[in-house]
Amino acid sequence: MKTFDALWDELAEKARTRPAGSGTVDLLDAGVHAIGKKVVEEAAESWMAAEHEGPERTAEEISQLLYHAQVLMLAAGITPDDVYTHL
Ligand SMILES: N=c1c2ncn([C@@H]3O[C@H](COP(=O)(O)OP(=O)(O)OP(=O)(O)O)[C@@H](O)[C@H]3O)c2ncn1[C@@H]1O[C@H](COP(=O)(O)O)[C@@H](O)[C@H]1O
Repeated sequence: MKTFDALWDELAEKARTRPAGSGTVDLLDAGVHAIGKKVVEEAAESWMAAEHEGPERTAEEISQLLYHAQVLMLAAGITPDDVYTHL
């Protein structure tokens, strides 16, 4: 099972090495504005799933929200430690 930190390591490596076929690389190339829109979209889908679709769909949507939040962190040049400082 993948954790938040393991996903972060994987995405940071993708950003560094830019392998062909990576959706993360494509999203980073699309820029902060496009990534931000995906964060908002996944947040809304998480809300709708929690309200109407049950725990399994909610977990799936929240996983997509966390993924896009991490891509936004990479695009913004911040690390998990920068975020943890504020928790
Ligand atoms: N965890 C994720 C992940 N969660 C969500 N997504 C992306 O977010 C999309 C979900 O968006 P939507 O709900 O809008 O569904 P969709 O309609 O299929 O997507 P769009 O039409 O909006 O593009 C998925 O299709 C993926 O493109 C993810 N893409 C990648 N990962 C993981 O990130 C890692 C690196 O992936 P690559 O960079 O693609 O190699 C791998 O471990 C992947 O499993």
